[in-house]
Amino acid sequence: MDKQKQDQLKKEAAIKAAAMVKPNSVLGVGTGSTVAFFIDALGQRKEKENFSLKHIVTTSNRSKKQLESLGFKVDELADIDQADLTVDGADRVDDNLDGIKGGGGALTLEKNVAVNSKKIVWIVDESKLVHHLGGFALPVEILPISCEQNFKRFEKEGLKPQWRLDENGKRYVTHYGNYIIDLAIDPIPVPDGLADYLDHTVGVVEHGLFLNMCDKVIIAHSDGTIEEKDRA
Ligand SMILES: O=C[C@H](O)[C@H](O)[C@H](O)COP(=O)(O)O
Repeated sequence: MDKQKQDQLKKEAAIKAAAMVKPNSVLGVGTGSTVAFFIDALGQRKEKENFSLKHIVTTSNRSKKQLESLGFKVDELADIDQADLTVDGADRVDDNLDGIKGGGGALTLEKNVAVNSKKIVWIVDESKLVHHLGGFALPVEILPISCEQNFKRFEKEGLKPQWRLDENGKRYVTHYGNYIIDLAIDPIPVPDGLADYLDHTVGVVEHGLFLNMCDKVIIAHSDGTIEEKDRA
């Protein structure tokens, strides 16, 4: 699919999700190119309907800046109890509505907002769909202090680690000053087993396996249909 077509699909899914946001609610806003379309659509609703929200929390400075440029006030996660709804993108979504996230490096804040949300909706174009998780390297945010040991540990485990690099070829540094190791395992044989292993590896801050979290996925298909899939 070419980029123009993919952007069109991302936009359609984003507009659908923006229509679901209830006025005066607490909204979590994710990160990424699909979410950027969602923020635009939210801005249009604000203009047309004079609609406002009780609180907005976001998962990156990129989304924060975009929201603020449209006149939304953005709060910190610590300032709210729970989001009523969080809308985010995803890098891959499987048949169970489990996903890989963190392609844009925002996984830690995204997971923190996600687990503090009553409802999570992901917006994707059809290219993100997989039957079984894989097809996209799994991001792992890692503390610099023990990152070399963890990199070697992942190599020994056959997890095919790769350092994420920035545009200057240096190690990518996250919002929290950590590194990202992308695990190029495809497919991921047992996602919950891998999530458990990473959850118990000292030095791993967070990983991009988002399992049993998403409630609904809005999928824009190239045939023009918009599908809504709910967790069973
Ligand atoms: O860290 C980034 C996030 O997990 C994004 O939501 C994910 O990478 C999808 O981004 P995009 O909508 O740009 O494909």
